[in-house]
Amino acid sequence: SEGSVTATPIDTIDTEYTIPVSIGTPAQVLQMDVDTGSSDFWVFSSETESDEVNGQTIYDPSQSSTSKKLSGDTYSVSYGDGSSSSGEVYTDKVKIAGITVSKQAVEVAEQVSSSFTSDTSSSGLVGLAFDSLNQVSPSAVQTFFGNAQSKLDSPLFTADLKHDAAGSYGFGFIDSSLYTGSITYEDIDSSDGFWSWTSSGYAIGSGSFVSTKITGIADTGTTLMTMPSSIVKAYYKKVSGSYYDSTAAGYIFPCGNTTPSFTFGVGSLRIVIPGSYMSYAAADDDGTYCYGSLQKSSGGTNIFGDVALKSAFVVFNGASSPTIGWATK
Ligand SMILES: CC[C@H](C)[C@H](NC(=O)C[C@H](O)[C@H](CC1CCCCC1)NC(=O)CCNC(=O)[C@H](Cc1ccccc1)NC(=O)N1CCC(N)CC1)C(=O)NCc1cnc(C)nc1N
Repeated sequence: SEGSVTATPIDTIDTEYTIPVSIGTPAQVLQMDVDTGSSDFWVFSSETESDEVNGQTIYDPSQSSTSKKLSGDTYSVSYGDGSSSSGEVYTDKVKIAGITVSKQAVEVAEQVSSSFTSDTSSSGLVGLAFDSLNQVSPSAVQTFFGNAQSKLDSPLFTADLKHDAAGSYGFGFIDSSLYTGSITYEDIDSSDGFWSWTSSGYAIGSGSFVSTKITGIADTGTTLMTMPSSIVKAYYKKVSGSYYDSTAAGYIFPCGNTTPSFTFGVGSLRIVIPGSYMSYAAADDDGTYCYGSLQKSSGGTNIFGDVALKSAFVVFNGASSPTIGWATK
């Protein structure tokens, strides 16, 4: 089988992208954040502390004739931005992009941290990293992609994210109308559970391409992009008035100042992130300073987040030797 589903940015600055997900019988439809940087499928639910629910749609397993409690199973997951969620586990029918997994593990939140409560646009996460990162105990469960893979025409999903416009995720097929030229594939090292790959280098604005290996993860759940500090420093040298602000915990600059494009290499292919994508949002209340979309990596993990992904068409190929494909669009 194969299908695609619309990916909608939750705001005009593409902080996050959500898709509609049907859970249970009759279907309960939740808007969920697709996250290739984690591997738990969890939802706001009838079990979530009521003071932690703020407008999100909740999944109520007791209203579904196909739900089944996985007694004794619990989950607890924490994320790079310090947010977290924990609760119990059911299985139920889950449909995404017209593809149905009859017994998907649905992790139902009992607790969510404040940033989830305040994110009214998302009622849960669809983790699409590798199963090894799943946080259900005592035994891990599979992601939606892990469960669906065997019934997909091809064991892959694609991301066509857009700036301030509806894009799509595809499952089981590649829609050649969504990209230009050909797709360049790189090997994935999934040993850490992430979609980790190595870029061939970068360029800043109209500057010459610097050939250097940059290993990072393709993460739809991360808004921005993080690179080694030497590259980030070189970038902000080209942004007048920019500096590293410890309060903002990142590089900021006067909002009107020009931000050059940022190019990254996929083998001999070049993906250009337009300069307009390189300014993220106002860094302060009076909006004089803006927060850059490129920030320095912490803990050695470089992240090709939404800023990079929305500049390309991306294939997440889950074959036995996984690869990632990038194309211009
Ligand atoms: C099994 C866990 C799993 C692998 C986990 N994976 C991740 O954290 C990466 C994953 O892609 C998560 C998925 C997010 C989590 C928050 C909700 C939206 C999805 N990404 C991140 O945490 C990257 C940093 N966060 C982000 O990029 C969030 C995403 C977001 C979007 C909308 C609303 C709220 C948050 N954006 C912001 O924080 N923004 C506000 C600040 C602004 N400057 C940029 C936008 C992990 O590494 N956890 C280990 C971990 C735990 N604790 C910490 C502190 N660091 C960690 N790395």
